[in-house]
Amino acid sequence: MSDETTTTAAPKIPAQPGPRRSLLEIDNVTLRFGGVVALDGISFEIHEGEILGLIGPNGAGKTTCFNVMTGVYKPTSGAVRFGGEQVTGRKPHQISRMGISRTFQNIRLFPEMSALENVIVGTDSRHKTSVPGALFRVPRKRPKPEELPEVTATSGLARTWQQLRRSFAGTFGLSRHVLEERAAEAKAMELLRFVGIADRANDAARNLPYGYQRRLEIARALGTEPKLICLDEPAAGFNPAEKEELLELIRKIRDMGVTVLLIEHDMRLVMGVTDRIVVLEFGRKIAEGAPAEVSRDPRVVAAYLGESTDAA
Ligand SMILES: Nc1ncnc2c1ncn2[C@@H]1O[C@H](COP(=O)(O)OP(=O)(O)OP(=O)(O)O)[C@@H](O)[C@H]1O
Repeated sequence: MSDETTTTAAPKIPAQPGPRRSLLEIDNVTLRFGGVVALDGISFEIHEGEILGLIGPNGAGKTTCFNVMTGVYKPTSGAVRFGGEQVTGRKPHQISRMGISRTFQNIRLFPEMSALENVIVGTDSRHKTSVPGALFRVPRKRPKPEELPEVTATSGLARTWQQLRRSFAGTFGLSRHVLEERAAEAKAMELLRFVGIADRANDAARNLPYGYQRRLEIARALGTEPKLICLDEPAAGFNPAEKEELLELIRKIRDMGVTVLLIEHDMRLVMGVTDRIVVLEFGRKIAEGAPAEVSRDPRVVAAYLGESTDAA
């Protein structure tokens, strides 16, 4: 990795050690799609500050679980609570504001927008300026020196124009909307640095290498300042070196105080990074515990070898 792509240190306060509180509770959740029971009475908790793995064979119900937690699907029965509050019945954007964000198994970026803009879109939901406020650019506030428009042109009309803009802003102030835009841009840039792709900030998302697009999805999900981030197969299509870097990034995300729920098929990665693991099979939870414990569980071994669990 080049210097520019090296990920930066966690921008927030490290997670505090101490007793683990429940952040999210999936309480006896069942979800039927017609005759298909995608989730069948699932219950588990995600503790604040942990990295929890959600694993299971294809079709086990992992992504459906994410979809229930993020409001894409309403469970047929059961409840999801986040920080003690009901999630069930809320819309995805409301759940995002509560502090849950996610990435997708199939990358979902705005392909024509730059990497930076893709992250800014995520941070936008936090803007406080009203639409009229943004249109008329009021109220105005005197900016700090670092918030003033930069003079980057070295000569000519462009430089004169930039100098005028800077001195106008210094005299009359900047609208709250502009200040928010600048703050969002700075924050987005910091997140791109954090995930290690700041060197391609201005490239259209569709032109980024695959691994960069996956990291960009993570940066965008972090832009909403989540308490919980759900990563749906973030290492899909990665080579071993990229997987190793991703592992490091996931730990850094946890270290900055964000709880992580990870769906991943690569067992080495899951075992290497998670604190606990929940295993699903055919929509049911078949095991839960520390990685070493789960990997020895005969039902888990059977599920992964494709044998009948009854025979285990
Ligand atoms: N919208 C839907 N309509 C009907 N059935 C669905 C729908 N979404 C999921 N399912 C079914 O629910 C079950 C669980 O699917 P899900 O995608 O959650 O599994 P998964 O564990 O994430 O699998 P994979 O590892 O292959 O992504 C599967 O049988 C799937 O076909």
